[in-house]
Amino acid sequence: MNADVLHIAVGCLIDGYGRVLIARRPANKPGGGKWEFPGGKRERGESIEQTLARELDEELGVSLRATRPLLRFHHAYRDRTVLLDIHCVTAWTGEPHGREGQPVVWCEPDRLTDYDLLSANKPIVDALRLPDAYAITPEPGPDRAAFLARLPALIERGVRLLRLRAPGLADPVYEALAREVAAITGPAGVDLIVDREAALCRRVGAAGLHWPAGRLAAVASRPVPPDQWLIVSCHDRAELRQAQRCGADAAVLSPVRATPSHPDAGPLGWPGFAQAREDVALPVYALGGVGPGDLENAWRHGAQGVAGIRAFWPAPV
Ligand SMILES: Nc1nc2c([nH]c(=O)n2[C@H]2C[C@H](O)[C@@H](COP(=O)(O)OP(=O)(O)OP(=O)(O)O)O2)c(=O)[nH]1
Ligand SMILES: [Mg+2]
Repeated sequence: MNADVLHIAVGCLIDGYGRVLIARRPANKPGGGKWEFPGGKRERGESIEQTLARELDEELGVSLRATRPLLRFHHAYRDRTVLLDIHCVTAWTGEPHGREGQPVVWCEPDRLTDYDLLSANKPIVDALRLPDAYAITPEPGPDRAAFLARLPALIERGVRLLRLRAPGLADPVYEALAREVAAITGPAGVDLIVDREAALCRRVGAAGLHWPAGRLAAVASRPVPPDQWLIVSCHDRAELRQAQRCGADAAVLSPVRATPSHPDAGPLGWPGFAQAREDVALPVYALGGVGPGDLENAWRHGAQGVAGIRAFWPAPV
């Protein structure tokens, strides 16, 4: 690694209510007064896990018990470049407190945007707000009522992010169906992600827009406002980089494995997935022949989580 780059271990402590701990940086440090996730610089001879454990002991007085990787990316500040190596911390001993006198707050992920966080942290906030599964619908088929009747089972199974994918439907038919789906997912707290034109998202009350990387390349700027998700389908590193440049919030990278729906696409495999998403400052879901059983493996290869159709969609009753 370049010696001028500061390698930083960052820990996102997550409590039993799903809240995340943030701390206020002391006024005399770079970014003083801004909020951050606890952590600090790797010292010579340390592994990044050792740095994380040391920093969280020094800054919060806790001992780590369970961690997993969340995101890893470079960020260039005016006077320094950091490599942020961010981990979720889900178990620890000790009561976290600001051991260096810094204020600490437990915050719901959706409220993190209320705080003035360090400017590199936007992708971290997105990764904390997004769930670890992104379900995608199969083609709805002619029986719309039967299709809608399957949604409650999906919600019951804990799906919180759902893309309505229906390439076979004409635009007005898609829009009408999206309204009906939103009427079910919205009250259940599920974020519905729609395809097609950006304005449709607001019209139907969806939470965000899903576009292929190629479509995003054709517009000058991010097609939706900051309060709507923009998730982009990518197949390689160049598309992921481009999605990041165009202001996407998250991406889907496929295919990890060969699938019946895309038999001709060469699978990336997990090492190929990890390589393509490396240093992309976006949460990236793994798609293609994967399901909830692959989650731990997906995390180890740099994924936000898993996406899919078959693995999530309940079988017809
Ligand atoms: N801990 C932490 N650092 C972050 C975050 N986001 C972000 O850009 N950084 C940057 C800011 C700093 O340039 C660097 C962390 O360095 P630091 O000065 O806090 O390091 P440290 O805790 O070892 O502090 P010190 O002993 O040098 O005083 O990483 C974040 O969420 N948490
Ligand atoms: Mg620090």
